[in-house]
Amino acid sequence: MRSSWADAVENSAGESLDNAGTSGGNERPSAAARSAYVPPHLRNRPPVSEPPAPSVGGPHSFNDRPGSGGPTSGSRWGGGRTEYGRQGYGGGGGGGRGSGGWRGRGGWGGKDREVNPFGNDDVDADAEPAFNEQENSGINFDAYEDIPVETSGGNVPPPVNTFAEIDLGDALNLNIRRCKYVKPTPVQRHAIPISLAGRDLMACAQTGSGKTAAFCFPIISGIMKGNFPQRPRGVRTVFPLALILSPTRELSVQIHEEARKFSYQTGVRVVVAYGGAPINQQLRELERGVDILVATPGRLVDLLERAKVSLQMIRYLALDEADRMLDMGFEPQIRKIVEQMDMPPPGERQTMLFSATFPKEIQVKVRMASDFLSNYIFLAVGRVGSSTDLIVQRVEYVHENDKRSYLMDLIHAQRANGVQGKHALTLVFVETKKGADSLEHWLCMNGFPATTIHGDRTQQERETALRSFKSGNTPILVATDVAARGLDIPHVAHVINFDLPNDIDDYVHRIGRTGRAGKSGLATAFFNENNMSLAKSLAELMKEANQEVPDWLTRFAGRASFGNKGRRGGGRFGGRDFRRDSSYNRGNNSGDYHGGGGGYGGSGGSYGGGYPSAWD
Ligand SMILES: Nc1ncnc2c1ncn2[C@@H]1O[C@H](COP(=O)(O)OP(=O)(O)OP(=O)(O)O)[C@@H](O)[C@H]1O
Repeated sequence: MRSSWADAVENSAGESLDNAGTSGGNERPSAAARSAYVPPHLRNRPPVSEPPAPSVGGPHSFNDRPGSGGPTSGSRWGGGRTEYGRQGYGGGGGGGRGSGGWRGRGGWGGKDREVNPFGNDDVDADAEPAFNEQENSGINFDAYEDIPVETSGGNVPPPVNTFAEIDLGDALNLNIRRCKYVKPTPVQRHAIPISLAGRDLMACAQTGSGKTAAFCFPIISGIMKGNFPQRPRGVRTVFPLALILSPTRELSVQIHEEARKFSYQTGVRVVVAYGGAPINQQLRELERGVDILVATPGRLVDLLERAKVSLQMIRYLALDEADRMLDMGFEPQIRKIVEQMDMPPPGERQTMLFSATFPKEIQVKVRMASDFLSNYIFLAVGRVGSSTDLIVQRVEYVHENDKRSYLMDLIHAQRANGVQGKHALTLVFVETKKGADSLEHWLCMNGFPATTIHGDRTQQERETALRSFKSGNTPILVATDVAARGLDIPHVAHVINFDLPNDIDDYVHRIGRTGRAGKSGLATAFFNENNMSLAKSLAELMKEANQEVPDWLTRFAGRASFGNKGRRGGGRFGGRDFRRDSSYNRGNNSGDYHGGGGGYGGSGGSYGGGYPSAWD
């Protein structure tokens, strides 16, 4: 049985930032003990010496809008809060204490000093706990144990049960312990041995289940141990060995932060490049050496065209949120990067595609897009595209004009349930940038501390907003889909789909901002006639996740199945590895797969929908 959301959040609300290192909060009662797990964003708090950025919203603003006002009487959630920001973008550059040194591959240079990303200069390797299943990582692994796992492809390496079984290298193992990861999550148990064996991989696992580490560990370990040809020196072009692409700037920043922790003192240097931030600073970071480049596609194309980066030496290519990266919005840029520059072809590089959703249309596209992958293994942890049942999903019928008052009710209810604590965060998704601004303004005018993140805000505003939300200073974030994927924000207790998306996979990613790493969460959606195209897939998804489906939604779903306008409609729940479908195997030489009937076809609608590549 699940704990009540309010109870769970109340627990987490009672925690302070300072003791968060010993308490996970927001867990299901079945978790045996309280947590020793520290969420990454708390582990990696900036050193106190870090200079505060210039105040954007003025010292007493409780959101990050200059002069956005808010009630003169102040916030309903108590006193004015001050946002702070950090100046500067990008890389894991200088300062801090010395690193293990670089062994001539172009990473940490002699004069560079590696910042301790754990924010604790006294990390004592010997004092770190050994891998030990008795340790409580704070992640409720029981929540994942009964998830079915499917692998397909030839000679699939067997999964492991512990990190100790895998030879990742001492320095990386130490960082895994510093992260308090006691044992691998299911996707890590399966994906890491596959990647370490050098195989290409298409991996699908539910939101919040640890996919970032699943692709980072093998890359870092491979670079630590690999013998790579000497990279050219003295030229202004850099030659990374690994490329990790992600669809949004904020996600690239997050992956970079994670990868820096995992690679601390391994000699492997990670740099991030993303749009909206000054390119010169990113260039300086690159020139100091780069082994793993984390990037958004647009900025990377820019760097490639300026010949600042060459992909000639790439040995590892990871696409996070791979279905998004391969959909219409990003396809031209991804094709350019992967197929039209100097990147080695499949087989000479190792390619990993990860996401929580993999519509068959995208799987097919990978094949048609001239072999991104070579002899790959398909791994599905849980049903492809399913949501985790750690999230309690509710759907309310709400007319367009009533949405604001319903939202107000929900937020009031959170207060009444004692969920107004600093760390109980609410993420509200809306469809448009204008809608986001207007709702944020309205919330602020009504005394609720809100901020917003969307594509019309400057990058600095976006980062400030996100930081303010994460810290709990502004506990309501109104967002467009730019915040839907990948972001790992501790203490998001409630995701509200004020406007539902048109695509069920977008819904899965949005609600996946809560209920992460074994913790429970709540997601509420406002549904009305405008969302008819989603009725069927939403009802199916909720049913599959053992959620209560309201009768009215079932009725809508029944009606919607005649003439469903959904993008993938009924095809979605049929597919796993598309190579099993007969339509692929007809006229195809894949010896490993034998069509099981059914065939590919499903909804017939094309996937895509013009996601703005301006995201990056
Ligand atoms: N082995 C582990 N033990 C404990 N915590 C872990 C482990 N692996 C990952 N985590 C934590 O789980 C959380 C979710 O991980 P991550 O962000 O990689 O999820 P994800 O699967 O990529 O989610 P999404 O689909 O939303 O991108 C992070 O806070 C991460 O630090």
